[in-house]
Amino acid sequence: MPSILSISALSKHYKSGLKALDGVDLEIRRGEIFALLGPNGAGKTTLISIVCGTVTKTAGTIAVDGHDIVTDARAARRKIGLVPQEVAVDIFGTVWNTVSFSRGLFGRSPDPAYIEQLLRDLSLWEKRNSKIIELSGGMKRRVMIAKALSHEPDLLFLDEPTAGVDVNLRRDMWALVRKLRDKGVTIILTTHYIEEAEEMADRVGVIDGGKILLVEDKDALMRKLGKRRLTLALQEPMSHVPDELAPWSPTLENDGLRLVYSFDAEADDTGMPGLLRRLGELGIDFRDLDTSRSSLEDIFVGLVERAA
Ligand SMILES: Nc1ncnc2c1ncn2[C@@H]1O[C@H](COP(=O)(O)OP(=O)(O)OP(=O)(O)O)[C@@H](O)[C@H]1O
Repeated sequence: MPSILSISALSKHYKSGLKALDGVDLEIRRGEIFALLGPNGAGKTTLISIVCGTVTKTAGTIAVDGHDIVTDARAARRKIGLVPQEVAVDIFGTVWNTVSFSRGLFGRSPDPAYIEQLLRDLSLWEKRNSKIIELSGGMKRRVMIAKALSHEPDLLFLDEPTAGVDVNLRRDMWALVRKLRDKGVTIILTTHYIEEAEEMADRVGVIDGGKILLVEDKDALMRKLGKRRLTLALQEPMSHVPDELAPWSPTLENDGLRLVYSFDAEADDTGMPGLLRRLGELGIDFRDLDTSRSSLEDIFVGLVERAA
């Protein structure tokens, strides 16, 4: 199936001379949730802005569902919904009017039944006659999503969807994004919360310095680069790691009360059984033992550091 978004050799040089994007190639699959991760200034907003037509590119081509964003701009733009970070609407307008009006801006004929369903799906129906200014922060964000979906786009950009929102609202947003995906909307989200990408994304792209460092299936990425950590809570604190344990290069944490061993979860020999045996031989007792997977955050930090 052809990609919903196809970006080829995209570059952007701002007038200041800064290369915000440098030869970006990216294919977004229909129906996926794609998380674009990158540190501040990596080029995420520039990329989204070019696709949405608010910033002009220096070089490269972009097609949205087969429509070139320059030669077939209107058709391309109609396919896209953008939820910006900031609430950018007339705060004295009502929810209903704001969302319906936005649909008209894309040349779509009115469809009250569609708008009603949209507001119901976003738990905004009861508030349809409220002014935006009267809504809570979470509701305002949902209005921004309703507005972005008002013209029935196939591709939705969410720019930092949960920046500054509390844990409960974040979970609600995640559920909502999944529901949208289930309805067939392709979603590209940028986020600083790696946990968010870990939780939601089907695929992950890492961008830094205007270049795509990696695009990979999230699960495969975590399997490939992920390490596991074995943590042992010791009965007695240790002042240093005994020489006998050097082959495993464990580290001490928590004032010597925790012994931590990192290993490759995919390896045939993880080294863990041998380490536990050796500890027994040395009479080192532990109260508890725990293994955990390294997070996408560890992987991300490692990648960006290596690129630097
Ligand atoms: N209008 C502009 N003129 C000149 N430089 C710009 C302009 N907009 C962005 N930049 C620069 O381009 C680079 C990429 O910025 P961009 O906003 O795309 O990054 P970002 O990944 O979205 O960062 P953040 O996570 O902080 O939002 C930065 O160095 C930024 O300072």
